[in-house]
Amino acid sequence: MKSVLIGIAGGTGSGKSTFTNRLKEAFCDDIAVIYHDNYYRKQDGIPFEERKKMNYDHPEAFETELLLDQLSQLRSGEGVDCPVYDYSLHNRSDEFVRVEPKKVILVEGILVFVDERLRDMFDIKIFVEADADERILRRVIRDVKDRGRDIEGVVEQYLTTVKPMHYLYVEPTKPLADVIINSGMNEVAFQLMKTNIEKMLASES
Ligand SMILES: Nc1ncnc2c1ncn2[C@@H]1O[C@H](COP(=O)(O)OP(=O)(O)O)[C@@H](O)[C@H]1O
Ligand SMILES: Nc1ccn([C@@H]2O[C@H](COP(=O)(O)O)[C@@H](O)[C@H]2O)c(=O)n1
Repeated sequence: MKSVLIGIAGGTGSGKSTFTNRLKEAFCDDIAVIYHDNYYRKQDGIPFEERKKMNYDHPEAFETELLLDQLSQLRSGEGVDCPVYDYSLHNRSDEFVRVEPKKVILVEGILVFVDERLRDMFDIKIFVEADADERILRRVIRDVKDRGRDIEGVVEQYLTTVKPMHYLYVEPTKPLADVIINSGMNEVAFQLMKTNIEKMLASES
């Protein structure tokens, strides 16, 4: 079985997870999904107050080597134990999630097109686009509701690291994408990808 790897990048709050999760809901266990965020580096020796202030939007914040190894394993037909990240702790949890090899593997994250080795693994590269004001508004609501943050902290983090790193690292990868889609709720883009994945799953190779 030859796996097709699909990379889904875009700024924070653009709707990457929304788009990815809609595809996962449509195909359930027929496809695998990997979130780059789960590969944020382990920070066990660093106190919580320090972890809170770190730059999580720089490529070095991720253990991309581990992701590369695990994607290679999946492509060779082996299952992997993916790490699980805990945003409220700013650290990896002790949990792992078993991911089995599938014909179609989605890999989602703000910076998945930055590392050339990772970028070159993708058969299809999708960039989810949304205006910066909409992204930050969504992020404030999501981070307060789901990631254990307060509004002041989200705003400070956005201005000090998230925004500058977005323009330095995320936005320059947009032209490297095969397809740029306008929001994760885009029905046309969803149907096009769904049809394509159906064909991939039905093909013999
Ligand atoms: N087009 C949209 N309109 C309104 N809310 C949206 C839209 N896309 C995403 N959201 C919401 O915004 C938040 C961030 O979206 P998410 O998909 O998690 O973004 P990302 O994974 O790119 O950071 C989520 O709460 C999601 O439900
Ligand atoms: N401890 C952490 C780790 C990451 N973040 C932020 O998550 C963003 C990426 O996730 P999206 O779902 O928004 O794409 C990224 O911008 C990091 O700033 C965090 O806040 N805390």
